[in-house]
This record gives sequence, C-alpha cells and structure tokens, in this order.
Amino acid sequence: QKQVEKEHVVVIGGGIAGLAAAREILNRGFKNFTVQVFEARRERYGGRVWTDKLNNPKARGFEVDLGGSALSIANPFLNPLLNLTTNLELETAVISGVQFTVPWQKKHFAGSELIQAMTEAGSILTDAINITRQKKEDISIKEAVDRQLQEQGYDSDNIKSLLLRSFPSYVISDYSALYYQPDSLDFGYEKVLLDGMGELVDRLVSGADDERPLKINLRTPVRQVKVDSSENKILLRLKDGSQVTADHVIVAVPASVIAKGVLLFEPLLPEEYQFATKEMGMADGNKIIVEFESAFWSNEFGVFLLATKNEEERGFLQTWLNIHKVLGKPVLVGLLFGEKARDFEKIPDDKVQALVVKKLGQVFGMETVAASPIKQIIRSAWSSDQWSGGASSYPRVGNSPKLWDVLSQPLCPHKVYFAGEHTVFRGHGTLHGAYASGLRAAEQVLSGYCPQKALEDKQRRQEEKKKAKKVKKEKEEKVKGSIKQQTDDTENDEL
Ligand SMILES: Cc1cc2nc3c(=O)[nH]c(=O)nc-3n(C[C@H](O)[C@H](O)[C@H](O)COP(=O)(O)OP(=O)(O)OC[C@H]3O[C@@H](n4cnc5c(N)ncnc54)[C@H](O)[C@@H]3O)c2cc1C
Repeated sequence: QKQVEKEHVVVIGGGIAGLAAAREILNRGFKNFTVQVFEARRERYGGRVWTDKLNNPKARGFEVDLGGSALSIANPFLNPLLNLTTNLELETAVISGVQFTVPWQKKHFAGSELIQAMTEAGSILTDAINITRQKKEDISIKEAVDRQLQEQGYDSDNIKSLLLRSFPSYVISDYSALYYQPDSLDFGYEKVLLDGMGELVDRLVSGADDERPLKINLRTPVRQVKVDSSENKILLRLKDGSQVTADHVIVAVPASVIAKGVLLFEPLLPEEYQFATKEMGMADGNKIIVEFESAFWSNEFGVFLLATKNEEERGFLQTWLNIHKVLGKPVLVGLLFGEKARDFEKIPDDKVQALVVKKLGQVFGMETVAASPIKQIIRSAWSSDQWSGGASSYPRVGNSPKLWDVLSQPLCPHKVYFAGEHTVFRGHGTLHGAYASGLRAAEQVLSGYCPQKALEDKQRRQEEKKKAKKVKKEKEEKVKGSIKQQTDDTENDEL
C-alpha cells in the first residue's frame, strides 16, 4: 500500500482551546496528520484552567481550582462541555443556595425573598440593555444600569441596586452594554467538576479509553511564527533559539500574548488582526482559596454574597464559594473582579490574611472569624502572569464583535489558524467558548478551510460565468445576425 506522508500540525498553547484542537485532529485525522502541542509554562498545561494540588496533595480538585471552574448551564445547547463531562463520566455538582449579606443593614437575604430580588434585578438589567440597544448607545453596563435604577426610582440601598452593583459586568467599569453577553461573565457558580477542571484537561491530553495520548512539550515558549512561502512551511522559533518546522500551526495563546509581542509573526499579522488583539478588553479576575482548621459556617448555602456601598470595594471578595457544602472540606474560595483583582496581586502575603478576616467578618461576624485559625491561603495572579495577562476577554465600550470574528479566521494560504476564548464572540471568556474554538480550528485544518481561497474561487467562478454568458450572448447575436442576413437575402431574391 502507498504510504501517505503525514502533515505536521503544531498547536501553540496548551490551554483548553489548544488541547481541544489537538485532541480533535489526533482523533479524526491521525491517518494524515501528526500533532504536537508547545506549552510555555514549565510545570503544567491547562492555561487558565489550573487545579493546583501542589500544596495540597489530598485536595479534591474543585477546592483548589484557581482558574475557570464553573460550567454555564444557562443555555445547555451552547455549552459542549456539559456533554463532554457526561461522556467522560466526570463527577459534577451544582452549587446552589445563595445568601446575600448587607452588613450595614444587619440583614442576610436568602430563599424566596432573594430569588425574587434577583429575578427583578435581572429584569432591570435586561431593560437597561434593551434600551441601550434600541438607542444604539455605546455605553457601559454600569452606566446603563445606573440610569435604569434611577429611572425606576431605586435608591442605592435597595437590595436590587446592591445586587446589580455586585455583578462582574457592572464592576468592570467599561463593559459594553451594547454587546453584553450574559452567559460570558455573569453566569456565576453553577456546575463544577468535583475533581476540578484540571481533570477535564487531563482527559483531553490522555484521551478517552480507546484514544491515543497527546504529545505536550512543556517549557517550550514559542517566540516567532515565520511563514516560509517558498517551501510552503511554517517555521517556529523557540525561546532557546532552536527552530521547528510545521505544515499547519494553530495559535491558541491569549490575545494579550500576541498584543504584547511575546509571540511574533513574520510576515507581520494583517493590520485587522493586530488591531483586534490590542483593542479587545481583557478582564482581570482572581481567586483566593482559604483553608480553615474547621468550618464555622452553615452548609445551607453554596454561595455567600456580600454587598458594599463603597465604590472602592466593588469586585473585592464580595463572592465566596462554600466548598464545605460540596466536598466537606473547611475551605472558602473568594472571587475578585476588575481593577481590585489586579491590585490584589500587589498586596503582600502577610497583609492578605487580615483582609480576608475583615471581609468574612462582615458575613459571619468578626468574633467568629477571628477565632477560627486559617491553615493556608493560596491565591492566583492572572493579570501579572505573562502567559495570560488577565482572566478573560470582554467587549469594552468602543469594541465590536468583529474583533473576535477577525481572530476566528485562518491566515491562508499560509495555514496559520487561531483558537482561544478570544476568537469566539458567543462564549468569549468562558471554558466552553475556548473549547468550541479549538474544535473549530481543528475542523479548519482537517477540511483545509481557507476563507481567502474560498473567496478567490467564488470570484473566479463568477468571472467564468460572466465570460461564458458573454460568449453565449455573442454567439446568439451572431446566429441572429446571420438569420437576419439570410432572410434579407431571401426577400431581396424574391423581389
Ligand atoms: C480566575 C478565573 C476564573 C474563571 N472562571 C470561569 C468559570 O467559572 N467558567 C468559565 O467558563 N470560564 C471561566 N474563566 C475563563 C476560562 O478559564 C478561560 O476562558 C479559558 O480557560 C481560556 O482557555 P484558552 O485555551 O483560550 O486560553 P488559556 O487557557 O490561557 O491557554 C493558552 C495557553 O497558551 C500558553 N502560551 C501563552 N503564550 C505562549 C507561547 N508563546 N508559547 C507557548 N505557549 C504559550 C499559556 O501558557 C496557556 O497554557 C475563568 C478564568 C479565570 C482566570
């Protein structure tokens, strides 16, 4: 039998998008393609999925998820990871039961009262967005919501105002109301994997029972993607100066890595690609995992929300996930969004504990929290991480979904493809968006998709049709002419 020479695919970036792309090509195209993943980080793949068990080998995944951990169940049809986790038989739980504390009112809202307030807050948000869209006004969610609250006569101490002002999209002050996607940022806690999201990326790498494992090269930052048109190859320059050749490259690194020039392209990326990576918003977000000697809080709630009237404190440890309810471990996970998440990375470790106690004290009472010894604190620092540059892309005021669309298209005929949460508008900033983008890039490679070529082919076909029509018309006119001539000749003869 004739041996087919396989084409080599290199995936740059071992986050969920890159791994999904590599897994799909290996599964469906192993007869024609070889696949290799280059990952910059020294000790792990997964990117913004990070189940950090290093300090806590007995940990059960979800309790030490420092990156993406919740699967949106808002619209199951738009989340392919829900099916995947079922197929892989990964154990899941839904985080349920919210308590909302307003400390200066000495009130804890929960149950039907809170559900009603949340539903009404959701309608206010929807109204705010609809009005913005009708008027085609490019303003922030913050501005749109504030206007709506004022119009409907809610003062700043009202539970609906307080709830809305603790939403991540409100806290990120320039989040575009015009292009707001509820399932991208505000979907919250929802479904989690008990062994952590790391389990999912591990399974993408190892493959299901009958699948081949992926080859991941850790500690391999790619510095440059250089197209060698004469050879129809792509040369990848690595950090140590060595070079690797590929037939296809999938670039699955965050937009910020491209924007900052950490990964270079030769020839330069087309201007609209450069513009997209620089212009799209990159939201800051962090997590802090706090392990106590024992749990002092109730397991009635899966989430503790804390109101604040202080603008300065918005996004700062207002949300706490109760791991004890799900896994029986005395752990609370605090969430940070926006500027506060970025600033938190600069706060030294020795100051963090006091801040945590102060915040939790507002929910559970200062005395209770101060009397509960903390065993350990682990926290993320995604904004200062050179391989991430933040938590997730988002449309900021002035952006349009076109920025994400541009980055979804391959550069061809050079065979450079793109994947990552920043390359899909519907689902940007999410695990499922990143995963879906990986599948899309794999399909583009497998099918040899090339939008420029498709356009050229279409134009060529149209041109050929036009020519054929012209020739046909000319022929018809010639025939008509000769018939007329014959008729004239006959008439002349008869005369
Ligand atoms: C704190 C936090 C909480 C989140 N919570 C949720 C959530 O609950 N639900 C949800 O759906 N989403 C959540 N997200 C978002 C979600 O985690 C991301 O959208 C998703 O993981 C992005 O995947 P990706 O593959 O596009 O990018 P990444 O995971 O960033 O992968 C890119 C990879 O490229 C590597 N890389 C970068 N540069 C180079 C280079 N030059 N050479 C080689 N490799 C390189 C990086 O190291 C990284 O591994 C959260 C994110 C954060 C940070």
